[in-house]
Amino acid sequence: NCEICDAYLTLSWSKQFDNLCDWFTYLLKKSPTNTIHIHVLGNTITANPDNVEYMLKTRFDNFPKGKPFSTILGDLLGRGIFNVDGESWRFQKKMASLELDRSSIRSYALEIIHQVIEHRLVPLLSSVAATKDQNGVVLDLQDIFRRFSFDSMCRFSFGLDPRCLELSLPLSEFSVAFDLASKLSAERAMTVSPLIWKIKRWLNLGSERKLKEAIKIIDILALDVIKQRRKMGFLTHKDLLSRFMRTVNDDTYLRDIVISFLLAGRDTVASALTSFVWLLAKHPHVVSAVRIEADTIVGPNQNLKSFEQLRQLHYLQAALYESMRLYPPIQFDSKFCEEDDVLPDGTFVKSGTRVTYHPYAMGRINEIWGPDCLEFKPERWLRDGVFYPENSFKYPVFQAGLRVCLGKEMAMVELKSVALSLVRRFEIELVAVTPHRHVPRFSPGLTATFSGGLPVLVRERVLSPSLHDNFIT
Ligand code: HEM
Repeated sequence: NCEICDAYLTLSWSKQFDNLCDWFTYLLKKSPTNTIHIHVLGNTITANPDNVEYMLKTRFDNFPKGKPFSTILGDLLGRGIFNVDGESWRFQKKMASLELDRSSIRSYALEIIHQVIEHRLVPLLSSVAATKDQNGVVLDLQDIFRRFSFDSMCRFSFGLDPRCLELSLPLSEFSVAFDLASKLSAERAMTVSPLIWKIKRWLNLGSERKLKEAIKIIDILALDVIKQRRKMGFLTHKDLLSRFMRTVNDDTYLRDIVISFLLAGRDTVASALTSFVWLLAKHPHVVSAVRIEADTIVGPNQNLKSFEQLRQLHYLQAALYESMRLYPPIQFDSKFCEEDDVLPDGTFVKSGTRVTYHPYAMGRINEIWGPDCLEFKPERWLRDGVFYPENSFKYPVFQAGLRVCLGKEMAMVELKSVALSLVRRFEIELVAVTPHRHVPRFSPGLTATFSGGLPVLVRERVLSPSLHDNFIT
């Protein structure tokens, strides 16, 4: 007798809304507590910051990721940090936090990001840019950003270079297998009942057979890199794998840990860049403000000189946070309730059921962000020109509390560096379907992906030669 469940099962919501997350947002906004229950899914969905804090901090142990989630991603991620709870999570979190806090890994990450931007991304965009005499080539920037983040994350985590941004080369076997394995694992979550994919896995049929084959390729390659690294010595290598090898001896466990990082840092960064470029194309005054700030901090036609300069780009940071407020790369995230509980807004949650917090809806709620919440306004993050972070339970884009994203700082360095290079060197124009749409249409998956990609035309801006030199000295 529930109207919402009926609309969910008959798909009648899709007559009015492009995306499931837009329909959930509508329902969450209408609910007096900003919490709803989808009975047929056994899922309580909330956009209430007090509930989010309760789940992610106050009663953290009562809201683990849970078995249903870890089974879905288990074949790909194994015992990696992204997929485990309890002691195994605590151990990996401690080890990874120690490593990621070191200044040596920060400069290694920065070095990789700038190499990939300077030697791959910018030359690629320049090669297809429109000129006075030629129209240029339409490029799917979403695809380019996915290639960019895969190249960067593989080098950062494994010390491997898959060279996905070199369009003239065929995609490496590893990147094809990784793409397929992530896609097929995410599709497991979309089957009506987990029994369906479990039976297909047991019989080794269809998508489950393909998933098994893709994971086998990933395993062979990952274990081969680990073996080589052990033989040649890992102490001088700076990538995450080599660093974790100093603490962990079990090769399969090492493989799992590093694959989690690859999954966590790849599509999220690509997604954030895609929606940022889409929003910038619709808000040229923000592009001008980013350029003015860069000219003031870095100097007109000057290269970025230090990590410190990147930190001083407050407006750019605000614009990126604002973009992810409206288009979070992870639109919703679920936990499973261990023991019966009551959320701060009075919602009862039964043991064994799912609770989902919804950053996409939270970004669109008046009570959280004010009546202008649907507008793209970087200024809302600035006080006297200085970036001012909001309460993370109100903005759980990187999650919040004990399980907050471990790569947040690296992600911001990546996003700022790519955005700055693109905005200062190119004019980007949306083409095909995208210019006329007010909201993007998303494909189902673990991270927000524009269905149909982000087709654009790029044009080089006229700059003095110095900006074409290496970005960081
Ligand atoms: C814009 C980019 C990014 C966003 C929005 C983002 C967001 C998130 C979110 C929401 C989670 C929680 C997921 C969950 O528990 O279900 C998470 C976890 C995580 N992220 Fe990120 N992430 C980003 C980039 C990165 C990067 C670049 C890395 C790697 C360097 C990374 C590494 C991780 C790891 C290891 C976890 C698991 C933490 C744990 O379970 O304790 N992320 N991230």
